Order: sequence, then C-alpha cells, then structure tokens
Amino acid sequence: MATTLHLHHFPAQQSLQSKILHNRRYPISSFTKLNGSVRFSGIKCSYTNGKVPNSSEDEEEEKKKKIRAELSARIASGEFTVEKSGFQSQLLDGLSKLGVPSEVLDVLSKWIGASIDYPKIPEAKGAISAIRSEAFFIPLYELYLTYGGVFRLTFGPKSFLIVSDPAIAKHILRDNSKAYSKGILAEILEFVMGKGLIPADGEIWRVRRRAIVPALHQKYVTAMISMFGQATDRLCKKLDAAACDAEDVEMESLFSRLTLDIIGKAVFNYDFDSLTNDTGIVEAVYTVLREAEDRSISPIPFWEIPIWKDFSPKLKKVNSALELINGTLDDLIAICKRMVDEEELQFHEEYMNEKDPSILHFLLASGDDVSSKQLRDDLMTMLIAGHETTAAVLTWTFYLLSKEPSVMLKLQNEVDSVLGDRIPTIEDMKKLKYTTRVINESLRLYPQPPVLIRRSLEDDKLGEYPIKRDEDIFISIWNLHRCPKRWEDADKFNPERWPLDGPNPNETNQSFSYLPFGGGPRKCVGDMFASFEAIVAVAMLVRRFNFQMALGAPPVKMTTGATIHTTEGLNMTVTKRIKPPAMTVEASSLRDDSSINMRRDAVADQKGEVSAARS
Ligand code: HEM
Repeated sequence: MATTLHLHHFPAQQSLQSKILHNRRYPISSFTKLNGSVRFSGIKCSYTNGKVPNSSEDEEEEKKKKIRAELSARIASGEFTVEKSGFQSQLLDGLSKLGVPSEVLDVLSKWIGASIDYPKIPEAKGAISAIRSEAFFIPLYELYLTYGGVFRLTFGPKSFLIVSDPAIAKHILRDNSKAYSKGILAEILEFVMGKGLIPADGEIWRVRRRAIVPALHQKYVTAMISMFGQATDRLCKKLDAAACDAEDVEMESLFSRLTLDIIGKAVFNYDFDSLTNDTGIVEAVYTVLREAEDRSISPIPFWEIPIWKDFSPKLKKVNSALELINGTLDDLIAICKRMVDEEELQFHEEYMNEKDPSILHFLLASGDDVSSKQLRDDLMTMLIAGHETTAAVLTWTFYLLSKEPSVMLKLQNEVDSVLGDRIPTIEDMKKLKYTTRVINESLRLYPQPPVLIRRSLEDDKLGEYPIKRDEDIFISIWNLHRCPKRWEDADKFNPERWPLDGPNPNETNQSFSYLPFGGGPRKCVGDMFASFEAIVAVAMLVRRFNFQMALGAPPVKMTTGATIHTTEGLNMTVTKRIKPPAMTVEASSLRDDSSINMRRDAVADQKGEVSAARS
C-alpha cells in the first residue's frame, strides 16, 4: 500500500457466512441492505453470459453525470473562485521589486491581507459539503479541470495544495523529496503504525528502508508466488461451492480476506485463515483498519478530544484489538527468534529459510532487535500496506472485467494457453502479458491510493509558484491517471493502450503521468510482490470461472479512505467455465517444485520492469 490508511468498511462482527452472500440469485426488487452488505431474497432466476443490462446502473450513471454537470456549473459560476487582490498585490509586488526586505513585506502583507507570492496559486474555496458528498477525489478532478495542475483548496481555516501535474509530482516525490514529509498521514497513522516505514520520515525512514528492502529479494518473491497460488486455490474452492449452490458472492470482502491471508504468511509466517474462519485476531485486524479509515476521512481529530479518549467504547475496542495484535506479534517474533537461533544457515544477500521465508525471519536473521518497538511498527505497517491495496486492485479489476466481456475473453484465452492445467510459476509472470496489462490498466483507472499526502518541510517552488514550509499537499494520482490531455479516452478501460511488446509501464517510462506505486525514494517496496500477487489471483480465478454482476445487485459506487472501496460490495454471480481445467495445488506443486529454482533472469527481467526505484 501506500500512503495509506484505507482499510475496510468491513463489519468484522459480521460472519464470513453473511459476507459471502448466502443468497440464491433473485429478482432485482428483493435487495435489502444489511450492516453495509446486501441481502437478496426471493426466487431464483436465470442469467446470461454476456453483459447484463442493468437499468439501475444506467440511472446511476445518469445521476452521476447530473451531479458532475451541477458541480461544473457551480465552478463556472465562480462559487469556488477566490477573488485575487488587486491594488494590494501590485503594491507589494512593486515594493518587492524596489528591494524592500521580505520580512517587512510579510508583515505588510499580513496587515493588508494580501500575499506576496507571485504568481499566485489559483485558489478554490469550498464548502466542505461539496467535497464530502461523494468520494472526495471526484470533485477534486472537476476542480483540477478548471484550476489546473496546482491549486489551493481552502475550507475555513484549513488549506491544501492539490497537485495533478506530472512534472510537479516528480519534483515533490523524486527530485526534491527530502523537502517533504508524510505530514498529516503520519499523524493519523501514529496509533497503529507508530514510526513504521510508511509514516516514518528522516533518519528513521532511511535506516528502516535499508533494512526492509533487501528482505523482498528475488528468491523470496519466487517463493511467494507458490504461496499466492495456494491461497487463491482456497478462494477457488469457496467459489466452486458458491457456483454449485447457485449463490451470489460479495467479492470485495473475499478479496480482502485473500490478501489478508497472503500478507500474514508473507510478512510474519502467520496463517490468518480468514477465508475460512472469523477468529478474534481477524476481527481485531479489521477493527484497527476501520479505525484508521475513520480517522483518515474525519474532518476533525476526534481521537484527540479528551473526553472521547477517556470514555469512548469504540476507542476501548480499538485498544484491545491493538493489544491482541501486538500480543500475537510478540509470540510470532519469539517463535521466529528461536528458529533463527537454532538454524545453521549463514546470513547472506538472498538468505531465506525454506520453512519460513517471511520478511520477519529475514529481519531477525539480519540482526534486527527482537525487543524493539520499531520492528513491531514495521510489521504492522506492512500488514496494512500490503493488504487492502491489493484487495482493492482485485475488486476493481473484476468490476472492470465484468463490464468488458471482450477483454475477459482475451484474458481467459491467454491464461488458458499459458497456464493450461497448472498453478502459475515465476516463469509465467513474464508470459502472462495481457493479464499484466489488464492490471496495469485497472491501476490506472483505480489507483490505490487515489492521492498521496505530503507536507513541505521548507520553502520551495512548485513549477512557477513559490510555496512556504508547512503546506499540506495532496498529489492526486486519480487526476494524473485520468488527465484528458494525456490519455486518449481517459475513462475507458482499455488494456490495449499498453502494447504487449512494450515495457511494463511505470512512473519513469511514463514521465510521472502514471504512478500506481508512487515514485522516488518512497516508492512502494512491495510493487513486484503485489503485481505478481494480482497476476496469480486474476489468472487462477478467470481460468476457472466466469464473473458477472449479480442480477439486481445495487450499482457499484465508490467511497474513499486511502484506497477506493465500493459502498455496498461487489456482488457477483460466479459460474464455472464450461471446461474448467482440473488443477489442484497438490498436483501442481508436484510438477512445479522447479519453480523454486526458477531462472533468475525471469525475475530479474520482470523486476527491472516493475520496479524502477530501489534505494
Ligand atoms: C497493488 C498493491 C499495492 C499498491 C497499489 C501500493 C501502492 C503504494 C504506493 C502508491 C506507495 C507510495 C506512498 C507514498 O509515496 O506516499 C506505497 C508505499 C509503500 N508500500 Fe505499497 N502498494 C501495494 C502493495 C504493497 C505491498 C504488498 C507491500 C508490502 C509487502 C507494500 C508496502 C509498502 C510500504 C512499506 C510503503 C512505504 C515505502 C516508503 O515510504 O519507503 N505495498 N505503496
């Protein structure tokens, strides 16, 4: 993940049984919302293999267009535009040119209420309701079309700079990255990640990045690929059962559980087994994730209000969830430390314990301090960073595929011909070219997270605009990825825009107009891991099943935290493909043991393509 906090609006107390909707396929009129998920009731009805006409979605699309048109009209009417000062600005400008010191001009400027920074950053003044009415990056997109690549958004006393210009994003993220911190993000995430790698700045970040990046070496990623296959196979079994029983399924929560199971094994060799069980620890993880999400979208820091701190039952629940997770982490660290002490393996660059290839094992073997809070903070950070981001990518990929049957067909053809009857290996990652393009394109349309957060640590210049220190900045990846001048048919899901024989698109070869994993020294450390995870999951699922939106499911709408979620789940009808390849993990592992000793160059090639920034 990411900048990010976003987590899930996932009622942990709701059992898996109700999340995998135990509902037969029923008529449209019979949906009722239940605790954030949707229940169907009624009589079974048939479905087709093509795109299902869904009038409620069309209506929804119309409504969206109307809201956008209204917003554009409000922008055009000047509602958001702040009048530029006239005479005062010219006076200050003149004095500045005459050599009057900037301290004097600053005082004068405050006194007459004008700014001496020229040219002035375009300003949009918003009512918070305009932004809060929907996923906040959508109104930011409309404002960007009006105000351009950098503008200031002011809500009462608060103000943010919104950046949607690739050159300026590059300046902040890469060229002058030292002048920027994670700002409010670090403040919001402190309760769960402490000084973990995502919120950390300065020396702590530098030291920890150097310790963690080597843990995700080639041999580790290769070992992870077979684990992704095993975890996805468990999901396939769930879907098999649902398809046989003609039950519709809510895919967003299933993807969240799949990626939780994967990241638990990958980071500290713990099997949450959340696809099968609702254990206390799974509930604790979701309690903490939801809290981080609530904080990330709250206009005021309610968690700092003294009375709330002392008496809130919600906070008590969060604290006990954190206690449980930390206790589990302590146990895992102790177990792992014993293993490290007993083993005879020498630590080296590609060190990996075959029984426990986890990042934790690598860190302890490399000499990380077992008792340190920093180690726990980093483990927690990776658990969160690597979980909801990938889940969101899978959710939106399947949503997009359900809308474009021709893309799905092409994808299935590739997977059939490359994989045939077996689980993916590292060599397949290079061959599944169209699958990779589908994911590239899904990440363009639904970047996770849609905005990156920074704060200026010193005065700087963004393009032509001078800025002061302590500016809070949102870099809108959503806007960069949908810029109509940069992308033909920017809103269209079109994996063909990325040529199969071209390089894997990244921020460097796309000049910072495409940055699904960020860029510069703080680029995602899990980019290759996550790309392979998504490729394996997509390939295995589409090989076995057809997916389409469940008949009568509510329209899929977006909501925000740090990643993009649906408001009411991704309710799908899953049907077995007519000739499902009879693949089992056991059978394929027998055949695929060689994948562990995979050709290094396959990883090296892919690595070079996926990740440009390793520091
Ligand atoms: C498709 C899935 C993922 C996406 C889209 C994604 C995206 C991102 C982005 C955009 C950033 C940059 C944030 C910023 O500059 O503010 C980031 C950072 C990070 N990601 Fe990921 N990520 C994904 C998966 C993962 C996984 C699987 C892991 C762990 C194994 C991970 C660990 C991290 C960490 C630790 C950082 C912070 C790096 C630093 O600040 O030095 N991410 N991610």
